[in-house]
Amino acid sequence: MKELEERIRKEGTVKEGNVLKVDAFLNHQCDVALYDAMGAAWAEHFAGKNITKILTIEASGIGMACVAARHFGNVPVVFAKKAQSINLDGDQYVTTVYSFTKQREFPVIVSRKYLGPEDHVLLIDDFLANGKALHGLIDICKHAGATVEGIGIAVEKGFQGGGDQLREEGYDVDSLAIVESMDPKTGEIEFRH
Ligand SMILES: O=P(O)(O)OC[C@H]1O[C@H](OP(=O)(O)OP(=O)(O)O)[C@H](O)[C@@H]1O
Ligand SMILES: O=c1[nH]c(=O)c2nc[nH]c2[nH]1
Repeated sequence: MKELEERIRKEGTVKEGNVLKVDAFLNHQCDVALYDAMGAAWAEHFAGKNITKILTIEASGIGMACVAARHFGNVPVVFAKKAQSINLDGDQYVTTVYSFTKQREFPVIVSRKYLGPEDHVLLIDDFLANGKALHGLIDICKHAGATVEGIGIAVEKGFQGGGDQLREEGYDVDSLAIVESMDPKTGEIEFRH
């Protein structure tokens, strides 16, 4: 998606440790017009699929998943929680995910009330790096007996391999920008086309 690539080039910064910082518009301050264009792009890619629910993971996926839902007939958005809470009751699907930015494992929790075998799910997230978060969400869908119809990602860091592994596993992964390489010294970013 040209618009997203241009924003990354203009406002993104490359940090040591394979970190691309895009918090000016994607995952801290949120550009909702860009989110809307991203939702439209995913809707075009996944047209014809009967999506009944969007599933994402807190925190950064939530905003864009909610805006994207407007392009999928206002289907409910469920976000997996990364901590137990007194606000979580009843039976839950639980798995564990290693967080790329927080560098530790988190429990990933979805209430059984909000995901079941009748659901056809679109997974949405802001970043795809090693694929840990997505594999956690897929695991939750497997526990629920739900069908994963596709995966919509804003920024995939292709060189970390998580996206290609998911494609090899047979998932339809639509990443709107795929960073092929990035250099923290020069700030140069190359995209896959
Ligand atoms: O493909 P992976 O290696 O799993 O990396 C991608 C995940 O990393 C980030 O989550 P993180 O837990 O770092 O934090 P956030 O969502 O709270 O920003 C991002 O939002 C994705 O969920
Ligand atoms: O802001 C972010 N930048 C990244 O490079 C990244 N990788 C996973 N999750 C990420 N979030």
